Amino acid sequence: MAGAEQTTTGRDGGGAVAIRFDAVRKEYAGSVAVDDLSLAVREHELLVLVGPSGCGKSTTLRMANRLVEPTAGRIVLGEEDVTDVDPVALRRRIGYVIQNVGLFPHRTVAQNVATVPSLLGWDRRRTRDRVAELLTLVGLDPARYATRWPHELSGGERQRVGVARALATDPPVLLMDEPFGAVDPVGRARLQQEFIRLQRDLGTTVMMVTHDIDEAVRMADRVVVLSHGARVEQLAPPLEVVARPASPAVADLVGRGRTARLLALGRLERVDLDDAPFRFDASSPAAGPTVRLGAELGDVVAALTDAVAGPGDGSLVVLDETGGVVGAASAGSIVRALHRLTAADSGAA
Ligand SMILES: Nc1ncnc2c1ncn2[C@@H]1O[C@H](COP(=O)(O)OP(=O)(O)OP(=O)(O)O)[C@@H](O)[C@H]1O
Repeated sequence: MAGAEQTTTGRDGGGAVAIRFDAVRKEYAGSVAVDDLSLAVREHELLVLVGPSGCGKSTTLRMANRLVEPTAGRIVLGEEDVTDVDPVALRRRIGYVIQNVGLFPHRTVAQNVATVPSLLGWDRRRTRDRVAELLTLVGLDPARYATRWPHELSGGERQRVGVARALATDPPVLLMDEPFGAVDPVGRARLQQEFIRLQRDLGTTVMMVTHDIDEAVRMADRVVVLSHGARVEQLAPPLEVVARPASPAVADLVGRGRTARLLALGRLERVDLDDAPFRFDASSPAAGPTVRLGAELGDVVAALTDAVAGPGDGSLVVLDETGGVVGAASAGSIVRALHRLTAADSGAA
């Protein structure tokens, strides 16, 4: 197919490509799990695959590290066709985290994290230092956790150990399949935030699968919405997917709760504002509530709710980064912002 003739490295408009799927197909005994998938994962991005159960997300992910072999097409990692790389060597270069982690139950936390370094023959001191570093990185104190057994950990702690283990040799690429699926909602939100920070710091390219659209839009640099057969319905930054679904299948997925998601993702801009209040002295105690330009819309709504209960006219004074007054925000500003975000011609997010 044409993809095979294209350059395998190169760029994708937004950066160098870490993994490229070229016309990839996977059949299981005559049934098609992945039909004809072409997709480029950019270096250092967190790309999230989301879609309904059975649409081919896990199969797609597992083809990247050859846990599943494609029926047709090519998958290129950096500059190499993955089918030319020994699967065991490949999996040392690509971290893999799954739901419920799959920690070895009869190995301590430290031994679990040290799995790949041990296979690679690292000496004891280097391994011990790396384990301590990784446990600290994922928020587990080595002094308290290194000698514990997996059954002595909470679900969230197990998940952290799984991430530490996957990062042990600092792989350039990390595959994650529903990594936080087994963690309670509160712990899950914290893990998501901490993981994003870790991923940004390390610069790891991450390809993650979830069926949870909220997790996808909260974590992703770009979201890939898939439908049956791993058909790409939309590939775009989270705000764009939520604000302008590219197909009925995406609209359906984004569906209920869309406004709340827009409020979480969208930001207050100048065009949303009312005129600045006449004479405003930010240093005066009577100045009234303020909000920054660029604030998250959800935070603006919260501030407006407080302001309505206060002594003023219920609006907020909007300040720029230098503290200068640029206008006022009211409920109308929120409505304008939502219209702006969802307008068909407002350009890519
Ligand atoms: N080993 C297998 N043998 C046969 N069919 C399989 C196998 N693995 C997956 N399938 C089928 O391939 C399709 C895609 O499965 P896959 O696990 O990739 O979907 P998914 O989107 O990850 O689903 P979920 O969100 O439920 O985990 C499904 O119809 C599934 O039944």
